[in-house]
Amino acid sequence: MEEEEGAEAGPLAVVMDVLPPRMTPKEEGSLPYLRIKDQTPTILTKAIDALHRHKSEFFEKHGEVGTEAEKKAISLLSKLRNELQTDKPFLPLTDNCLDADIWNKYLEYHHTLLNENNKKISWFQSPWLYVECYMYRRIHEALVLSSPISYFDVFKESKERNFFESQEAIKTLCSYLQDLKKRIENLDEKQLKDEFLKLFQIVLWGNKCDLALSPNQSIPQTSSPLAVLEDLKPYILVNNLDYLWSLLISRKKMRQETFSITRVDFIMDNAGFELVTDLVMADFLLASKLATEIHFHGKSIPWFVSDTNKNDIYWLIEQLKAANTKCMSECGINWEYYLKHSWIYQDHMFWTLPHEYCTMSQVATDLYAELEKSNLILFKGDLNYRKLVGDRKWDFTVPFHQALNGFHPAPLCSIRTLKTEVQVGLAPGQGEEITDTDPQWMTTGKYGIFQFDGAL
Ligand SMILES: O=P(O)(O)OC[C@H]1O[C@](O)(CO)[C@@H](O)[C@@H]1O
Ligand SMILES: [Mn+2]
Repeated sequence: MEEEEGAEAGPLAVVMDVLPPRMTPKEEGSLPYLRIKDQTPTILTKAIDALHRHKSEFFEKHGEVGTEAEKKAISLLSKLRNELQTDKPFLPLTDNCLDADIWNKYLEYHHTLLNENNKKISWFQSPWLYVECYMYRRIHEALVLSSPISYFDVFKESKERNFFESQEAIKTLCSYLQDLKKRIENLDEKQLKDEFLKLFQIVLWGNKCDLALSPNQSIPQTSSPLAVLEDLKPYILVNNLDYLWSLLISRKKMRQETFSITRVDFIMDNAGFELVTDLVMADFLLASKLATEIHFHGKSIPWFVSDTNKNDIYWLIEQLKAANTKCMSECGINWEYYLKHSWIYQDHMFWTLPHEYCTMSQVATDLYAELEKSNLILFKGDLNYRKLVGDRKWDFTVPFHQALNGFHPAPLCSIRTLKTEVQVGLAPGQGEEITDTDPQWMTTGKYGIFQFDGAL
């Protein structure tokens, strides 16, 4: 067990004095160790390749200065890869971005936690969550320091490839949504609930599509995403969708008398196919009047290879509008309109800090206050789950509410396929039973959860 760090958690330390240790790549052969050793250098190499491939574009746009900037970004990224592979100490950030100070204070704070046996803050010695986040922030720094090509998103092409490779599945989804919206007014409550459950499962399995887990291969959705839902049901380990339904349907019924709005927030994850599933869900929630207000929270910098930022959304919408299939172009036109008039997109810097979410109320008071206005917050994906539960070695049966460690801005639900060895809220024996039949169950994205916390 690890002492809670008062400086980071502040008053939370009073709430809970001991927490399980954080995941770390220290131990050779462990999952964090292997991911940092094998996967992250590949991600950096691919980022360098992307810059190489755009060499002539930089020259055409900016002349010699563009070529020099490309060289500089490549040399900074190569240096970063070397620091990682030789387990060098973390360096403070040197760009002037608004969050640089917070990152540097976080580094100082980790220094204060060091003891005799734990000598440096470095790639293989520090908490895994911190190490991974730090790498993506350093990639961003390399670009920021390489003006005038600072705008360049080294992961853009792989995100776009995922979209193109998932065309068939996207077409099926768009067509399903358009048809559903035509008949939605005539559905009875049971039929509406069936559609709600179906679309949420599509949203869940869409999270298999991240690119950070397998940087060498994109995982497109080729088969029909609707046809496979029944077969995938046994792989949902925690299914609290009924709570979500009860919460939204009761608010809808009482809205006339009591509630004026029902606000749903999406803490988004990956672009490409997963993003389409989020937009389909948001469209459905409004069309069915289960929600009246949608907020999307994206990333403000390129993050964990496939995470969604503002450009990714607008790029996707342009692609859909230009598609020669009517259902896709209709979705593109509608979503563009909603984003101008009713859907709200926000990208707070907190989402790209290394902090676990139990510190949000202190580190990003404004964001916490914003989330408190929500009626339901959907946290998409594996990384969000890790941040929700602090990326700690919890026992499988610890209640989700407890692992959130004081983070309760509003009712929330994690929608995540399992890619790392962190899981709470299972029934006694459930985790051990799956380990017997499928030892890799926590890391392949084959299993998923809808895990809810909040009062109904
Ligand atoms: O896109 P997701 O579902 O958050 O998954 C990203 C996952 O990829 C990894 O970077 C792979 O190690 C995990 O750290 C992270 O949890
Ligand atoms: Mn992601």
